[in-house]
Amino acid sequence: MSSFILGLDVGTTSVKAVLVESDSRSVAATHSLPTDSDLSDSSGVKAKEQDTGRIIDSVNRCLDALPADKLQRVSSIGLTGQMHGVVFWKAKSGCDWSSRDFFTARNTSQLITWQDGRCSSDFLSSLPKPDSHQSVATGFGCATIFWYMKHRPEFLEGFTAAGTIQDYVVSMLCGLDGCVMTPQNAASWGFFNTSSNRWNENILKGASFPLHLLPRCVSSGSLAGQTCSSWHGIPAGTPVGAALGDFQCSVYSCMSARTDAVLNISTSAQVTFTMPADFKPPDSPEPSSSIAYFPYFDSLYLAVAASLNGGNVLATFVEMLTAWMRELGVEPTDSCFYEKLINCALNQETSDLTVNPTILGERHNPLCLGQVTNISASNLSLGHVIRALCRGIVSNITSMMPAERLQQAGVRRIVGSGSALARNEVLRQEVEKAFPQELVYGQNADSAVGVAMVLCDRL
Ligand SMILES: Nc1ncnc2c1ncn2[C@@H]1O[C@H](COP(=O)(O)OP(=O)(O)O)[C@@H](O)[C@H]1O
Ligand SMILES: O=C(CO)[C@@H](O)[C@H](O)[C@H](O)[C@H](O)COP(=O)(O)O
Repeated sequence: MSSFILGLDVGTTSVKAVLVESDSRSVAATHSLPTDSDLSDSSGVKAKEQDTGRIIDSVNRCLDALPADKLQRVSSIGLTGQMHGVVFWKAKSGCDWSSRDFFTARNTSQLITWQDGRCSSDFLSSLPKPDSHQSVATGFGCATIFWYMKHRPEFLEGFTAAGTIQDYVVSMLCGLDGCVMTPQNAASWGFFNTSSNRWNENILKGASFPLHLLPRCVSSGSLAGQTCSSWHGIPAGTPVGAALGDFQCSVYSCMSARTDAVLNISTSAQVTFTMPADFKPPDSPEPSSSIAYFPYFDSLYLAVAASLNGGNVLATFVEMLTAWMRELGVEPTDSCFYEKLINCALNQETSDLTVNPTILGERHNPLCLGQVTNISASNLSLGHVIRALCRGIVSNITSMMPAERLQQAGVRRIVGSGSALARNEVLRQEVEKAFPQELVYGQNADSAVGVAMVLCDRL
């Protein structure tokens, strides 16, 4: 009887679960659900938080939708998800297993996500200099913890462990005392040296940082433990991989040659390619560079232009339209908004309207917010606006990772992944116009498949 590997991606917008058949490496079942977990920012500090309880409820509903007979034959579990963010919990009591076959969140904070904007440039420059090639930006776990130390120290006192949302799930599944984290996620928190794979403990200690909240680092592709209880029919004692980063997993799912680059558009967007095996990152951060170097597997690095403005820009546009309609007394039925908007833009092949869609700024240029220019009386239709928005999202990515940079790196082909790209033909058309390289769309190109493949290959 064949066995299956469960891959689970706890994304910013949705949770995706796949079952990969171990021998054939084929996808046997898949399900995805929006988490609807965004919390509105009532604090006025540009907070971007998500409801941890709702995220875990979505994980539970997503797993319930997978075939029960296959879940019983899961031989290992891999977790991936949104990087950079931080959730706090009380070790040993961070969840409730009283429903027996699944857990719900308990005694946790909300998830402060990578989109969080509470750390201003002034605040970030007041932090100690990291011993790392990576700079620290708002929305990075360590920066968020520093922010709480300064503004709400009593908040931190209530918790004994912290991690990304995918680390939290791993920790609860395995009943761990604390949190384990791979370098892929640790690098996304800042104050982590990827050459030594160690936190900057001395620097952090010198700044009175609560060191007990730093997860224990284990290598990418290793196990975190075994499930401490039966979970949606998956037997207790099933091995669980330490959680991985979602962009590394999307790369793993679809990069078949060193001459491939991967363009992923989901809530955010990234273009990435593998650096040569002998690449060593610079000694110190380059905060003004739009390209960062993130650990992949073993000692390999990925060069990545990680844009904060991907599918979320379109989602914000849909939310804005919905809010305007309500203000005008029309109750919108949101379900087919995307389809209609995409169709409008498919009928408008070009537009002279220009949208720079950086509504969240970018890490290398946080103050450069969105702009609409070249507005005329004849380019105001929804078709023009959506066409210009999609072109703007893609132009922003290519400005961060120019086609020539890809050429210099020997990239010959771009593999497209991510559901915002898969579901939006206008975005795909704009991508095809923007890159001179051949463009292919990866089959099963997503992070949930990627993390399952990692377990298949490495455990
Ligand atoms: N019905 C739809 N049609 C086309 N695009 C959509 C639709 N619904 C959501 N999207 C896009 O997909 C994005 C979310 O993609 P998803 O892969 O679920 O994100 P994540 O992996 O970050 O959780 C949204 O920001 C939005 O741009
Ligand atoms: O910011 C980076 C890397 O620095 C992103 O690429 C990273 O994948 C983060 O996890 C994303 O921003 C969140 O991923 P997603 O939910 O948009 O798929």
